[in-house]
Amino acid sequence: MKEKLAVAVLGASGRMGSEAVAAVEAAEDMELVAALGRTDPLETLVSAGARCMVDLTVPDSTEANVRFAVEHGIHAVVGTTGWDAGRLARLQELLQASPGTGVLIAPNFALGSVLATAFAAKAARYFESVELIELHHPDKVDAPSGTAVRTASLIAQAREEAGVAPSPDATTKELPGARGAEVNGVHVHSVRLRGLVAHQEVLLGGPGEQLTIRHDSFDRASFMPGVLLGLRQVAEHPGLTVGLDGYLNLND
Ligand SMILES: NC(=O)C1=CN([C@@H]2O[C@H](COP(=O)(O)OP(=O)(O)OC[C@H]3O[C@@H](n4cnc5c(N)ncnc54)[C@H](O)[C@@H]3O)[C@@H](O)[C@H]2O)C=CC1
Ligand SMILES: O=C(O)C1=N[C@H](C(=O)O)C[C@H](O)C1
Repeated sequence: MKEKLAVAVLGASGRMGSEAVAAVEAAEDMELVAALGRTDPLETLVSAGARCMVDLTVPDSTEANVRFAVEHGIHAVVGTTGWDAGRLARLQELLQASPGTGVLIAPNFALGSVLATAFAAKAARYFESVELIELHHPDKVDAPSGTAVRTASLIAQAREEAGVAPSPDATTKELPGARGAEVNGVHVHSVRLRGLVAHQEVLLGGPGEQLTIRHDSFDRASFMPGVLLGLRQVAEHPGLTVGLDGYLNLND
């Protein structure tokens, strides 16, 4: 019989972490060897024999967690937000000293969200205007969401590569914040509302028409197939992968 994948969950008592614990426990090909909270020592990953870990903690702790995993040859699947360009560059450098180790930084594990981001990046060059609205539960600590930052960055990259001008905007008088945050020139508006889980709309406008690309996660169950897919594949992808789309053949 094939050996089960030894998995550790970091942030195990959180909203996402507790779902991930249940998903790993229910997966026949995986064994949950550690479930760590904020005060548990990272050394537990080693003593428990974890081959992969999934980080679902907080932006302030995720970099140190992943660093520890990589330094100990433990593959890491990371859903936690806060991975800006500086952190990614440091991680790339660290991975050079551990060439067999894989790290997946996945701003969103929901397959529908990954597809929606890819569709938005594809559509972005064909429209004069693009703006983004992300809507989340009010217990979220970061804004804009990691998914919105990723989507806006890919949209901006696609528009730059196609030579598209910035979205037109005549605003000269503005209450601070009224036009949202700017991510690489793309305006991003963040809504925090009780009852929501995780939602995003990309609005693309051209003369006389609008295309809206919307994704909704109504339940954190939506993230679990992506978490398990990441854990199953991370060892086969040494080095750094940003975005679950890196493990999917979206161009097929
Ligand atoms: N990639 C994705 O698809 C998704 C990513 N997220 C992200 O995942 C992260 C967690 O989200 P939630 O579960 O909603 O937050 P949460 O606040 O419910 O859970 C975070 C947990 O991590 C714990 N924690 C903090 N520092 C820790 C450490 N050093 N070691 C172990 N545990 C630690 C906290 O005590 C808490 O229990 C956020 O950054 C969120 O944006 C959330 C949903 C989906
Ligand atoms: O905090 C959340 O809930 C979510 N965080 C991720 C993000 O910031 O994009 C993924 C999803 O949107 C849910």
